[in-house]
Amino acid sequence: MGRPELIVHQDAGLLAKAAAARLVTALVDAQASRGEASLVLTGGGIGIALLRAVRACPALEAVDWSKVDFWWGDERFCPADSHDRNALQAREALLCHVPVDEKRVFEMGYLATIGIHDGYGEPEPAAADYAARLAARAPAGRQVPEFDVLLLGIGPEGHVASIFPHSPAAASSEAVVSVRDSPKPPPCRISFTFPTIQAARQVWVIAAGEEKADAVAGAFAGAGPLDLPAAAARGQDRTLWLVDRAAASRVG
Ligand SMILES: O=C1O[C@H](COP(=O)(O)O)[C@@H](O)[C@H](O)[C@H]1O
Repeated sequence: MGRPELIVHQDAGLLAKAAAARLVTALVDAQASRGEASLVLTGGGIGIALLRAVRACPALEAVDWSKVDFWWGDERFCPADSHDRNALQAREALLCHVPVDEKRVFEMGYLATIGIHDGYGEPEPAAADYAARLAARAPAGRQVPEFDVLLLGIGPEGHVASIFPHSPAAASSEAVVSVRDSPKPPPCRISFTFPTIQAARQVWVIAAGEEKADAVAGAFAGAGPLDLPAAAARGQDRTLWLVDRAAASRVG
């Protein structure tokens, strides 16, 4: 798996712009080699800022957005119209502004069979349904697709997706899990697990701000994944930590 590489930008604004340019290039490359691309989105402040920066990217139209599969690494299990939902924020930031194919937009907590959001009262069947949808797009013999790029924000305590330190999600071998007691609100969530994250060709962890500095430093100092889930963020080919100076300030 890809050894983590640290790339430091001056501030959060430049980080978002540079990561956006990098993402557009990665999607163009994937489409050039396979005719389509597969992208896993994240929520969080810098994750959504990145999508806004993609929308402003001069090369935006170099991507065929109708041939991108969009997945989410985690979701807050909230009503479809809640602004807590990572998917709603991503749609407002980017997906509503580019010609996506809705059949390739895979929201969590969306009941595919009858085409409605919030078809589930509980997160467990929603997690199981998402695992089934991933399996349906996976290569033969695999549980999940080989995502081209999987984006992850990071919490101050080192959570990625909705895998929190010492939580059951951090030890799960399922592809997707429900989370009932997230220490960060809202408490009810759906999340990828480490095996699903590590199936991606490239994993990019994005962090901005001094409050993320301990988590970033811990990951580069060899913390274990139960203490610091971000330490298990690894891609098959490449693992990038795209951070601003403040977030990198305590890396030894
Ligand atoms: O709750 C979540 O938080 C993390 C990090 O968010 P941030 O605002 O501190 O950057 C995010 O990566 C995750 O997708 C989200 O559900």
